[in-house]
Amino acid sequence: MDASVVEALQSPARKLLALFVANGLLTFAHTTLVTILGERIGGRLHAQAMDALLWHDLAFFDSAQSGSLAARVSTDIAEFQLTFKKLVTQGLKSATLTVGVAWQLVSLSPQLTFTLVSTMPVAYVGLAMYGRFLRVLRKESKEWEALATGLAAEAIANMRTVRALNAEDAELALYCEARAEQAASTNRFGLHMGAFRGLTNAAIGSMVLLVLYNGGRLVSRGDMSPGDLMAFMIATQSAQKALDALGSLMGQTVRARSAIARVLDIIGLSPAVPRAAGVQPESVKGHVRFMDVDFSYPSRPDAPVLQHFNLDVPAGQVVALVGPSGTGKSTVAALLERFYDPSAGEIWLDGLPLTHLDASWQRQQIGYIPQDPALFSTSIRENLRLARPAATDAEIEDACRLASAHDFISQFPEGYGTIVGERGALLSGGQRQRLSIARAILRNPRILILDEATSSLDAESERLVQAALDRLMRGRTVLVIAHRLSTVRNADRIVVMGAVPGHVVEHGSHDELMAKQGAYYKLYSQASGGGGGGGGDGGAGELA
Ligand SMILES: Nc1ncnc2c1ncn2[C@@H]1O[C@H](COP(=O)(O)OP(=O)(O)OP(=O)(O)O)[C@@H](O)[C@H]1O
Repeated sequence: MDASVVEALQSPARKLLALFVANGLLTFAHTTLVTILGERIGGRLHAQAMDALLWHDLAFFDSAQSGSLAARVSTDIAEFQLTFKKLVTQGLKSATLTVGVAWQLVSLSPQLTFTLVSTMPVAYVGLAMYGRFLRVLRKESKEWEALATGLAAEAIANMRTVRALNAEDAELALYCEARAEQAASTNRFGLHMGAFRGLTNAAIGSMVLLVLYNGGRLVSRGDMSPGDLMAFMIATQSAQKALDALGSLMGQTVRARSAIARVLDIIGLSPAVPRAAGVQPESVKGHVRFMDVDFSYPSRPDAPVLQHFNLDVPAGQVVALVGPSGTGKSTVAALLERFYDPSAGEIWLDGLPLTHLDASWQRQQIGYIPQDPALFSTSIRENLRLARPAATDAEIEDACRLASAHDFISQFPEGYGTIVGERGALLSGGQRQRLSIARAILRNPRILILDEATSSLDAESERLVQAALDRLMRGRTVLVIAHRLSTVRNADRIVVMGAVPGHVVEHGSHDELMAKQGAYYKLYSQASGGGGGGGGDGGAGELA
């Protein structure tokens, strides 16, 4: 090539190269920034939603659909993030183009531009109303989606029960039914989404036609040159393309808005038991009183569980709640843990109503050993440390020795580092219960709630767990909820609950109640196989 031509080309080529490099750098910066911003917003939403869920009322989780909540929040935030990124990239581009073209239109013919713009509010109002309807449809479709996911999650989590009951087909039928409803409602949404986009296009097309009609009249009157009308029409076409892109983005924002609305609903949840509110007394003795307490579960407000329920557990005493199944024994424990608040009456701790106390502080004073203790799928050590995050390895080991758990833990190749599986599935019932006792020991609470703590254990495990419990109970206020009367004989007082909701049939020590030959005597006789004698060994029979 001729040197002069090369020289002439060098300068523009350099400028072009600089432009390309600048373009590349800007694209890189833009993409990276949008990703970082999207992730930052997503991260904050995830944390806020999780925070709101972790502190929300237990009644909320009693509802059937709560199983798939976490998954739903995740999908909703992901949908919002995706649309957010698109809005920032494509939306900005289309909006800039629309503004540029609008400027061009005004300079070509303000009159025609006015005609074009004056039709917009009508189209906007119509489409906005349709958009609202679309959000309702989207919400409905998402609710079916959540139900179907919840059913699947529940079946998978309870696989053993499903297999043992041969319930595979029944579960599949339920799942398919929910999926069919979800597909039908998503199709309905798709149909209206199609109509929405079709209407948007038709509205824009009609606007162009109106411009052409009015422009023709201007040209025929000599108020506008044919060339300007042509230029105006071309600019209108560009505007149509830009608006079309914006319309499609609007469609996506409909989905994103309903997704973010669901997440914001969760973030905005306000628990009935407030967090970090109320007093934190310096010391606690452990005197518990239930006074005239009425309670029904929020999910079943018409079924009273406790009515005018009274219970006095002096500090350091062991009180056992016994009675047939479903009489509200575990509910008493749930109220003492302040999982729920009573609908009437008051519960006091050391003379202070629970509603005046900081709920977290109050729960710290209680060690709760449930029938089937929950473990998380992490190591034994981390599971125990949940009870007291500051506990050292040596303190954890000491607690396990006291809970008769150290020996079985030491036999695992990984020792305290052993991962216990989802919900502790890799451990036996007795092992899980001993870990639960170790948790209570680490927590060193003033009050203990033992909810059927030694049920469903074999004799050897029961002996170990009972020995650990006896050590733990010394010097504390203890509420024992028991089916098996053998475990409550030594309680300072036994409270017998009856079939009338929350009704205390009788109370007293084992010997007093046996001498009375009333409800307890009857239960005891049935449980120990009809012997009924006051000096019986307590048997291991069950009440219900
Ligand atoms: N989360 C809940 N939501 C709605 N109702 C509930 C809930 N938990 C328990 N109930 C109902 O409250 C009543 C009392 O139940 P609770 O578990 O307190 O009885 P219980 O005496 O401890 O029974 P069991 O000895 O069988 O464990 C029952 O009728 C039960 O169906």
